[in-house]
Amino acid sequence: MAVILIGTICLQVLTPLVASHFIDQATSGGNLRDLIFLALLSMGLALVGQGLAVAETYVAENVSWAATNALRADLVAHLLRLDATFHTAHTPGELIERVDGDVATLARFFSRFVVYVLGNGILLVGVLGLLYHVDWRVGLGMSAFVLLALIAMLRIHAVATPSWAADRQASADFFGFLGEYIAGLQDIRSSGAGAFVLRRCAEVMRSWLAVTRKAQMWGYGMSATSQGLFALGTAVAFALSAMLFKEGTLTIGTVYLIFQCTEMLRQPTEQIRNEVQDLQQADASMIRIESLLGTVSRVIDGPGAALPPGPLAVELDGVSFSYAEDAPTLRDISVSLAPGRVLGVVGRTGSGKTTLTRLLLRFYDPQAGVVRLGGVDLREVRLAAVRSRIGLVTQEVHLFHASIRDNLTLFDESVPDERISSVLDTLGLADWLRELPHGLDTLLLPDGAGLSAGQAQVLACARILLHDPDLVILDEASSRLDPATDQLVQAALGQLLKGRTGIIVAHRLATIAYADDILVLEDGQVREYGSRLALAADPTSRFAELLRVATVEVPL
Ligand SMILES: Nc1ncnc2c1ncn2[C@@H]1O[C@H](COP(=O)(O)OP(=O)(O)OP(=O)(O)O)[C@@H](O)[C@H]1O
Repeated sequence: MAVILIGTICLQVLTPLVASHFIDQATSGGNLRDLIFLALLSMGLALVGQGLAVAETYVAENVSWAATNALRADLVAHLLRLDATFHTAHTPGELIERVDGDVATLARFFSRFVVYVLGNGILLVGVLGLLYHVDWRVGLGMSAFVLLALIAMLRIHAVATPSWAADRQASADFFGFLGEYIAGLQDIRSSGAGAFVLRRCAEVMRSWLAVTRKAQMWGYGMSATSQGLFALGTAVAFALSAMLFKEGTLTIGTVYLIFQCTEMLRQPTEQIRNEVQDLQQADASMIRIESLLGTVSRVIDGPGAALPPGPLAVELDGVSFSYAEDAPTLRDISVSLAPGRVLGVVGRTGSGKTTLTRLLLRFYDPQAGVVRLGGVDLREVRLAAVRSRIGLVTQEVHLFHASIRDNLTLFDESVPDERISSVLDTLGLADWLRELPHGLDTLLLPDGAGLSAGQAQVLACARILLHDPDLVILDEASSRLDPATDQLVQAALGQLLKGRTGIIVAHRLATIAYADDILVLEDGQVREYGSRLALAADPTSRFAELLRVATVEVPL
């Protein structure tokens, strides 16, 4: 990069020298061969200059990506390690801005700052040196001028900066607004809120316009100032040259050289000003990235105790947990589930059922009590080891805009197609797979659009079956399915629970039928806990009451 840069600078200084020589030769009646040589030389220099510009772009991109790729990867890995509390407090948009926006600013800084400031600095010195060489008075005058121009531009820049920051914030607000409303498109349409959204859109854009106009005016003001200053510089250079030409000190070619040099001073001066601006932005980005990398996960990885093989026993021993202080979500929960048994968790909405499953995966740590799997305190086991033994089907199945194969294997290429097909067959999806235009290579639409809720759930079950966990946690979606799909889902759940310990947060009686034991949660506390059959048989139990309220009859 440095070699290319020095080459570019040499060329930039050489080109006007050749032109000045050409003018002097032409006006003093030099021979044609020399003139042709100078013209060809000038063209050759221009060509080499273009080649160097291409090489510079290529190398600069390499430098910037090499410097920042590792940082992007570190940030993504760090974000994946951070706990659920962090992720609920930060929107995806904000994190994308950190991983992409801030790092891109740094990439620009890495690829250009040193090279541009150094390069333009050398170019400035080179051009001024040339002017000193022509005549020390011209050199001195132009040096003073460049210094003043730089100071003036940086001053204006400092005043204009808040307007630009406000413009960027307004643009972020607009895209935040747009993202939110596009995500809620279905609700907006169905509730006829389109007109309201358009009005809000107009309001957001109107306030953005005011801010942008101000920022653009400052931008225009800066470029006008710089043009004005350099016009002044050219006038000063012309006045000095005219004086020296009259004195007979300078030839007409040298006057042209001075004029060219004055023009050439503008670009490096402006670029140095731009780079100083980039430096300020890069500084802010670096501070934000540093603080993100410094965020410590509340869930600390365990030292590496081993979990026993086979279906895992689950034990919650006096567990209490709260998301926020003074608002306990789970209170003194004690549950013990033998390996291979299935626990059904029921209770009103908001009673803490989902929260309980999150503790088993160590998305959060309880404030009191111990969670054990296979008799081992979860905090003693590596997080990856815990999660590799558990299969989780959540209420919202997330499907990726990728092939069915990738969606099922989660991009693990080592899983053979036969295994995937056999799992789909087990789950009763063989016919569905056969009908797909490209089989396992069929691309799913973003967010699983085009699949019914039931199909998405069965695919989630297939994903878990491939993973072959020893504990299955199922947070059932409460939406109703049509009878045929429901049957498919129920059969899939049956397959999933076979030979494994299971915890199911069940909204439907058909699902509860899989449970050996039942835990009834109320306000984050254990209201009832015992064998499903015993609780169902006791007419005074809360569980029996829940069953009576439910409409669907199943063999319990
Ligand atoms: N990430 C979170 N941050 C803060 N509070 C939360 C969070 N998730 C859940 N809560 C709160 O914790 C309480 C229990 O929620 P949880 O989702 O565990 O209930 P649930 O019994 O699974 O409900 P549902 O049947 O509706 O799924 C609720 O009051 C809820 O608002």
